[in-house]
Amino acid sequence: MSLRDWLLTRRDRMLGSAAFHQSVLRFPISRWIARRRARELFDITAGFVYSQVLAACVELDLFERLAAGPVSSEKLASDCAIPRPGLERLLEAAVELRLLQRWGADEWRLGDLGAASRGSPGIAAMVRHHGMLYRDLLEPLSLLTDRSNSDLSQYWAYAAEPGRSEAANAQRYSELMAESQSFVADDVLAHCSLAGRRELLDIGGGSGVFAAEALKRFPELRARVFDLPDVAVLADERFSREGYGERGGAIGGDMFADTLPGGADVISLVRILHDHDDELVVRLLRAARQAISPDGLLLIAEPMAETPAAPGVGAYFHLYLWAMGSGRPRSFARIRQMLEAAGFADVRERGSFQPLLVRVLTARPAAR
Ligand SMILES: C[S@@+](CC[C@H](N)C(=O)[O-])C[C@H]1O[C@@H](n2cnc3c(N)ncnc32)[C@H](O)[C@@H]1O
Repeated sequence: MSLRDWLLTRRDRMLGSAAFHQSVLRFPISRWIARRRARELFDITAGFVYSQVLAACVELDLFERLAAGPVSSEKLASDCAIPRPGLERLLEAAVELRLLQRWGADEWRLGDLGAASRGSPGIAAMVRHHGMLYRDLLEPLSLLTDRSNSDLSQYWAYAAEPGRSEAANAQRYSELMAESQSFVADDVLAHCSLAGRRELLDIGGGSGVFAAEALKRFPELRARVFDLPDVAVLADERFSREGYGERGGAIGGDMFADTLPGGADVISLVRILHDHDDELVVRLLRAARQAISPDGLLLIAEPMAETPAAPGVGAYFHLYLWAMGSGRPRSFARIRQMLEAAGFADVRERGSFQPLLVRVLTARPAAR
């Protein structure tokens, strides 16, 4: 047994003892540590209740109803069509979570987190679609044993069956992704300039929000989105609608089965790798290596496992992607390994404003 192993075993024994807990509460410093640990454990234990408080607030549109200022219990109960005692119980819980704030004797207003959620497009849509994950997680052991019938795998059709494209399904998930993409695009492009680049190929670029933002910021750039046929149509529509018909275009295809178009000197994979299992990811990275020009830059942006600035994000994506039917969150080190195996070098982390949402890394084709 190594020294570290021995120490950790001693620690685990101590922390697992009720007598030890009682004794540490008697001393100020150890009391502080014990309280903090108890708090963290409580948050994990109670997290599903917090989520449902938020889900109820979103379903009742409470943050919008309170956006203009305080509102009374009576008016909220009548507007939300929920009897006042039940509604007030929700409002009290939302105050504890800083989603709302009490105002005077009988009024409520936004709390700082409720107010912030209005400034983050995508949160409400994310919370709404979490109903599916919530149902899938109702019996976690069943889900871990068999995920073939999960609600999330129906929602993300391509996860259960790589390459599957179906119009209504594609439209639904593309709208969800587009809601948060403007934040992601801003973060990615602030940390990785495309100045001086000729052509962007955004693989799995969805309805084109990221590519359109790149076209807006870099007037010399041309961009193509490569996505499943039913999604590529949406990107083409966006380029025409936003006046980028000349510089932007979309190609429908299957990134795992079709040859990727060549010629781009930037290839981006934004929130793509984590959706897929290792074998497909390596195949995709090799295809990107074939397609990219020798002076090209590969840009990868997605939330990652083992992100110290965002503890817990990895846990969320591990379960989310398991329920979805494919993929996993990967650490920066793991992605680097896969990139190097696929023929890329000079893998660098570029930083990001919100590592919770996305981390940005780049790589260049290795000399052959
Ligand atoms: C999680 S979404 C990310 C969309 C966009 N990059 C973003 O960050 O908002 C994954 C995208 O990959 C696309 N995709 C999945 N499988 C694909 C395949 N086999 N070929 C091409 N695109 C695919 C999906 O249609 C979807 O638009």
